[in-house]
Amino acid sequence: MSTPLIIAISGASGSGKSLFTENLLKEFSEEGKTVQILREDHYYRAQDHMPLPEREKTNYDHPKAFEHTLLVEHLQALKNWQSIEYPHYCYKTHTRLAQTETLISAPVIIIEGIMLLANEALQHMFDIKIFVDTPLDICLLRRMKRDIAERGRTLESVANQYESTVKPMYHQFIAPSRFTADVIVTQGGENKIALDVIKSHIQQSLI
Ligand SMILES: Nc1ncnc2c1ncn2[C@@H]1O[C@H](COP(=O)(O)OP(=O)(O)O)[C@@H](O)[C@H]1O
Ligand SMILES: Nc1ccn([C@@H]2O[C@H](COP(=O)(O)O)[C@@H](O)[C@H]2O)c(=O)n1
Repeated sequence: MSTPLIIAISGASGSGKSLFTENLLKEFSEEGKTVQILREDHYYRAQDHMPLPEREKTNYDHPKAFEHTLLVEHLQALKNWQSIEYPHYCYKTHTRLAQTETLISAPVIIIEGIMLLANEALQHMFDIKIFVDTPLDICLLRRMKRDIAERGRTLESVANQYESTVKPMYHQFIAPSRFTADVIVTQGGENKIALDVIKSHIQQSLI
């Protein structure tokens, strides 16, 4: 049996990584192929030991905010066809949920997240590295709508966080990681040609 193919999808927050991942998953599901999806956000560190006002001050756009060692361990296990205990995360309480989910491996594993290509140990785990490159003003507008609707944030908190950490950390860590990508996707999660090209490359790699 061959090794599972691990595909990383990175880019700024709000660039369309999740949408691109969902669309790629749809393409494979229609063909009856099993694909496993992971999100780097689930590997944000647990902060149960800290009071909520302290958690709100954490810099979530720094690599240290993630437990990347656990993610590397999990990807290695999936590569060896072993299952993992996948953590779950809550953006409203800024910490991990108590329960985990048992995930089994699959021939195609897609992981999406902002810091995936900025970490050397992680980079070595990926067979295909994709960077979704969307102008930052569009990312910010999308993030504002999403964070207010889904992540329990206010307009003011999104704006403050963007100025203090999201934007500077993007320039420090995420933008330079773009150059390690195999494929740069413009026009975000709905780029049909990019989806087709990546899908056919994956199909060929699976033969
Ligand atoms: N091409 C697009 N056109 C319109 N809305 C989009 C597009 N791509 C993403 N969105 C929306 O923008 C928000 C952020 O996109 P998402 O895929 O969650 O970004 P990311 O995972 O990179 O943070 C979501 O609400 C999503 O539905
Ligand atoms: N408690 C948290 C954890 C993360 N964030 C923000 O999420 C962004 C990454 O997720 P995307 O789905 O947008 O890629 C990242 O930029 C963090 O600022 C948060 O606000 N709170």
